[in-house]
Amino acid sequence: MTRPVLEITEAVREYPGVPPVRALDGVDLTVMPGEWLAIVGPSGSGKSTLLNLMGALDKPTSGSVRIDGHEVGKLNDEKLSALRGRSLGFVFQSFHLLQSLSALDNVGTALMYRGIPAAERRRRAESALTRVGLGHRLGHRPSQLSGGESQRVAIARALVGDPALVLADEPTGNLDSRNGEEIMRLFGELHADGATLVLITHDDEIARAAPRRVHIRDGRIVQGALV
Ligand SMILES: Nc1ncnc2c1ncn2[C@@H]1O[C@H](COP(=O)(O)OP(=O)(O)OP(=O)(O)O)[C@@H](O)[C@H]1O
Repeated sequence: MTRPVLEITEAVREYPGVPPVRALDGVDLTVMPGEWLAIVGPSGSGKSTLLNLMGALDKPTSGSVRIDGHEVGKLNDEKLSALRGRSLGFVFQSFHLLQSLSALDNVGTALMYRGIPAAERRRRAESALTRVGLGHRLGHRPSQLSGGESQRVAIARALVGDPALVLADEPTGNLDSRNGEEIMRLFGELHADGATLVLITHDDEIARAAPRRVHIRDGRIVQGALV
């Protein structure tokens, strides 16, 4: 039987305070290999909190989060960071590229922790950049790239290690609508190629590109809601 890439069961995340804030209030969510899911919700609904759990950046107060078969609550910091490096790819609104490095090196450095030799890192980085349509921009630094191209580099960096799951947090938030549409088209192509994607957005229009959508409201997932 195929194993879920992500399995969240009755996850609660409470932030301490007086009174405490229950940012996630019993979330159940399963993502299977090859799925493309959009998580949509307004400001304050719990998206960032959920992203932090899905990205093994935080643990639930109660309930369980399994990523690629690993129970996050049972792992120490070192194992969590290994899990992130091996199983997850991240795409952020603001690209998070290293300004001093070329596109090729920005992508290749994502493989450094695995002990892959430099020549092989370059080969895989070139292949990932070609996959996102940037085979002609390998030597460009982020300052020499457009916003849409920068986000493509970030997507290549997320893909280069062949992760089980790619998490994209408002990936079109810093782009004009034309570049935003192109990035969504690219996600569609990656999905068609078999990538497993979770997109987090406050924008219903953007979410419509994904074949499966769930709404989050007040820390609860509403499965299959119309968006
Ligand atoms: N560190 C924290 N301490 C206390 N409360 C927090 C903390 N982080 C988030 N919250 C609260 O948890 C709830 C969910 O916040 P979260 O940031 O997950 O929402 P969001 O949907 O990502 O919002 P946005 O789209 O504005 O980023 C909010 O009520 C927020 O005020």
